[in-house]
Amino acid sequence: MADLTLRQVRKAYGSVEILHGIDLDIKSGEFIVFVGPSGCGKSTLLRTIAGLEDISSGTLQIDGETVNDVPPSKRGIAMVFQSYALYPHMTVYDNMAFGMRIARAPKEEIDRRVKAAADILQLTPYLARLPRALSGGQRQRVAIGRAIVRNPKVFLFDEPLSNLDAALRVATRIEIAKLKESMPATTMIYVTHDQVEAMTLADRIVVLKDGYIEQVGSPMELYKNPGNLFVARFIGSPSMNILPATVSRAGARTEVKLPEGHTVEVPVETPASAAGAKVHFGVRPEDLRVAREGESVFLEGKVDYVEQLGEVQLVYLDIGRADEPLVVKLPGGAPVERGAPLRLTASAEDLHLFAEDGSSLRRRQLPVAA
Ligand SMILES: Nc1ncnc2c1ncn2[C@@H]1O[C@H](COP(=O)(O)OP(=O)(O)OP(=O)(O)O)[C@@H](O)[C@H]1O
Repeated sequence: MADLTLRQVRKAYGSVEILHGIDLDIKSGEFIVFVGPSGCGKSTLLRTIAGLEDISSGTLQIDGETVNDVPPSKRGIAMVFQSYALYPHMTVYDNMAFGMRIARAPKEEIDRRVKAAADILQLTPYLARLPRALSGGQRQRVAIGRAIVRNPKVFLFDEPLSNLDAALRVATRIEIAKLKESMPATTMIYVTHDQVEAMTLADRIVVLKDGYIEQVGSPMELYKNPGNLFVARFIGSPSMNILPATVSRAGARTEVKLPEGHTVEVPVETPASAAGAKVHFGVRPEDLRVAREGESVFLEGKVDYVEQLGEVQLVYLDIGRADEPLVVKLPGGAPVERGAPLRLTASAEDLHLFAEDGSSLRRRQLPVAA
């Protein structure tokens, strides 16, 4: 059981500040995922929580106690790295027992905990093996087992699956989800580049950019109601289509004019003063569909390229913008021909509007329940 509180946490290396005043409250037992582009400070933030990096200013509290100056081994935290970091000359059992032996725990207690962790992670048949006789996925499970044995209050994962191949990633991701279920009181913080890991594992996702938090919310909150253009583009794959637009009618429902001349009504309230304002219009590839006869169309173009993925196909539509095509995700069986015209529509509640500065207009008006 551990709550974590970060207040104005800053981290600088020399004169270069990497984290710029992070405020975050993590509740006991939560599964938190940090995501963001390469170099945004995810690992630095995790290592700061672990105590592997000093905090330049601000406070980090674990269960109400300020731990800025508490060494890593005394924080009740265990960390699992991408590289596994197993001792090659020790068996799986000894690797898992190592930390407790150093802490001079009683032999029976060590044995009980190692066997319990091996059981949870299905490692019992491998306890006498050396790491080199294990697959990558099994090695990562040993690294996780070594952390479980220490019975941490907080579990930190730094891209633990990134060295695994695609199939093993899926299997180990499910192991981690089950591990969380079997340890409901343990707080977990997980860093990843992978959208699917973030969406499937997180209770809440923290989106970071350039050392700032852009948004914190449940996976569906961030997907349905991104707070700004950055989060809208970052969450979801392929990314949300964003088009420049102008407000043609403000009011309880806002009508915007798209670059190709169509107008579309978005269920977002704007003040009368918004008329004529430049905005960004957003729609996700999976929310677009081919318009039936008589349905209102707001985007149309020529099919430039199709990626057939089997279950779905990604259609790249030339809508007359030199820079970016419009991306549409259609069912794999839909008849789509290169060069053919496509007329598209979407449900009004799936449309997004952002102010010129990138902040969401929808979010303020239509909060979505978690
Ligand atoms: N020891 C260090 N000294 C100086 N700069 C550092 C140090 N460690 C990290 N940085 C810088 O801090 C920034 C954030 O790095 P960090 O590893 O936290 O990013 P990240 O979001 O985890 O990136 P990635 O997804 O690529 O792992 C980067 O610009 C990096 O170069």
